Amino acid sequence: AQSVWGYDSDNGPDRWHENYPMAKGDKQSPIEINSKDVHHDSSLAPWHASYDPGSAKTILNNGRTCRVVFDDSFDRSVLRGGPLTGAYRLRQLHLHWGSSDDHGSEHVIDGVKYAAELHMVHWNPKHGNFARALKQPDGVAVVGIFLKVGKTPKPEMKRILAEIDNIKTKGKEAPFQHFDPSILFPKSRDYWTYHGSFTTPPCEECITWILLREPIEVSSDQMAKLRSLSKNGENEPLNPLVDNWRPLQPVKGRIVKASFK
Ligand SMILES: COc1ccc(C[C@@]2(O)NC(=S)NC2=O)c(OC)c1
Ligand SMILES: [Zn+2]
Repeated sequence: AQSVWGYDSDNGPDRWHENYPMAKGDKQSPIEINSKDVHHDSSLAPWHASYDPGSAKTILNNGRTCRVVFDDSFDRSVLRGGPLTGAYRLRQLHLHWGSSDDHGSEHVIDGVKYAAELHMVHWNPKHGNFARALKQPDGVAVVGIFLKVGKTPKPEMKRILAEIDNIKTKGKEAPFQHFDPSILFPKSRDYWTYHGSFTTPPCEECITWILLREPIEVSSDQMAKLRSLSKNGENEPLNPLVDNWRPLQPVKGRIVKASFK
């Protein structure tokens, strides 16, 4: 049977197109952001998140990332403004990280790779449900936040990392309530925006990316905690969950806009 997609040599990003043709599309993510090619767009509005901490539900290890799931059955936690029209519902957040502090992000900024990249995934309820939103160019909006290893780690990451011990192996899930992810936002609201895709299969090209310019700081110990997650299930051979990032994809003429000069 075809091996399920992953990040290993036999099922990694270079082979995803075999089962997911969209992976070879013209609007794939991630991409490199080169400041010299970015267009400052003074018409870009600021973005606003209004999240209800009560919408947080669970945190899980799906063998590919650590994901926090939110109640998106109504406009309870929403993202508005920026390049978006209308309110997009927060569905989940997850991370991508490396095997060491010098790499791990999916997007790369002027050649800089960050230790990790956090994705907050929102969908446009005008399309009825998430499955249908995936098929629309304005279906999904993802806020990307870069994690940089530094001296003054953000206490807010502690909550997510504290749960890691309960979800060490694939399939493990734990309650994760009373959490407002907007505490993870950096001070600056500056962002880049462009049209792209999910960074894993099926690689649907339905995403309006909102990449925050200012990284948040985490400690090296916090990154080590993230790397202590396993791809394997309980009682299976240890397979560390690291390097769950997709390599850069071709820009193919897309324009990246900046909300700042
Ligand atoms: C079918 O719906 C999907 C498929 C994949 C992902 C995950 C991901 O590919 N998308 C981003 S963004 N990063 C990723 O790892 C998803 O995220 C909500 C939704
Ligand atoms: Zn992601």
